[in-house]
Amino acid sequence: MPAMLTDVFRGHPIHLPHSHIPDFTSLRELPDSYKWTPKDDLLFSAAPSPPATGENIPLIDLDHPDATNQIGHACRTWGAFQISDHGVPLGLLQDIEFLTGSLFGLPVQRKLKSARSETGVSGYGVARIASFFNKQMWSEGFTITGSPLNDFRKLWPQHHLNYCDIVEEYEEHMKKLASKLMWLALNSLGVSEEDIEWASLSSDLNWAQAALQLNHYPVCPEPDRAMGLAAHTDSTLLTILYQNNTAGLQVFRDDLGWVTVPPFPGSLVVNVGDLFHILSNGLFKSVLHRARVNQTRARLSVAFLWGPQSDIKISPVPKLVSPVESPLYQSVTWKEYLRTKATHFNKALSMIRNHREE
Ligand SMILES: C=C1C[C@]23C[C@@]1(O)CC[C@H]2[C@@]12CCC[C@@](C)(C(=O)O1)[C@H]2[C@@H]3C(=O)O
Ligand SMILES: O=C(O)CCC(=O)C(=O)O
Ligand SMILES: [Fe+2]
Repeated sequence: MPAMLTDVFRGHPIHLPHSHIPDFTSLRELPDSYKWTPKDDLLFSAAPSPPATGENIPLIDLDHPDATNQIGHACRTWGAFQISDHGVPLGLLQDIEFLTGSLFGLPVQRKLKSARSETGVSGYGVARIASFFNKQMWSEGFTITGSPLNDFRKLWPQHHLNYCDIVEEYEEHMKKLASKLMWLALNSLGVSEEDIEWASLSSDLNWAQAALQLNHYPVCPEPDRAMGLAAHTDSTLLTILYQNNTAGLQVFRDDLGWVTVPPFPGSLVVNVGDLFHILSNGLFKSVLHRARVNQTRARLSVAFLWGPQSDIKISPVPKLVSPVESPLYQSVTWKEYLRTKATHFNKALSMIRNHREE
């Protein structure tokens, strides 16, 4: 039985100093502990944004004959793109949005019945990265790994089975889509199935696993001073993000600064995560991103965080490594990397980087 994501932090508790989640709707003013200044969000060195150029991550039609190249280009330049014509039914996107809204609309005391434990991955709580910041984030989250049945039964004693069906169907679609996107991106680099033995298509996607992260960014009295989700990269191979019709996601590019990703109805955002950056020997960027908040509209997002089974060693594809240089990164499992990231956050990638001699 392969090690599952659920066990990643067993024996490695993560203490979150700001684990308290208030009833956001009752706060008419932004408490001081939620007021971010630019220096509070500097763990990744993101310079101030130059004037906006209007450039944005590409929107790629997955049915377009040139989709492979467009995806490859987006992964190399932005580490992110949006997709349309992805084959995920609009009704299912609406269902997962409804589920997310309904979950976060429950009374705080009910949500706390399924609070995430210090050694667990699943459940309700603040983002895991909260421990690295002095200020609190204006958001609440719910992480699903494995079956949500036990948690959902506590949240919705009557309707939990319907909600479990939605999650199952959503994950099925996301799993197939994520694998398709990974191969399109790799194909753009001339890498195919024979080059990565653990990811062979014939193995029925059993080499992969995922977490579903539901996020809620409530209406905020002072959005310019608050932070929904602080700047981070995902530890995944790929993350597929659904956002409701409220903008808030921003991606960072060295030459452009923070760029807001506009929500297009029915489209999905795809982020390159740290493991795909490693696998591509640094050719694909793992995108630095964050979520801002809004004064008039609540924002919901659903992130499908996708990676390999916890014990698969990820290392740069040999074909992408120069014959005269060592690979850019040492090999690492997702489990090892998640633990490194949980302890060292923004330093995790450089800790497994092979430093080349000049
Ligand atoms: C598989 C995982 C990726 C994640 C940590 C986790 O164990 C489950 C939650 C994920 C999430 C979602 C919000 C942002 C993030 C950085 C966090 O704090 O929890 C990611 C983690 C990640 O990608 O490292
Ligand atoms: O809400 C968003 O747009 C971003 C969410 C995110 O980055 C995550 O869940 O990892
Ligand atoms: Fe993220």
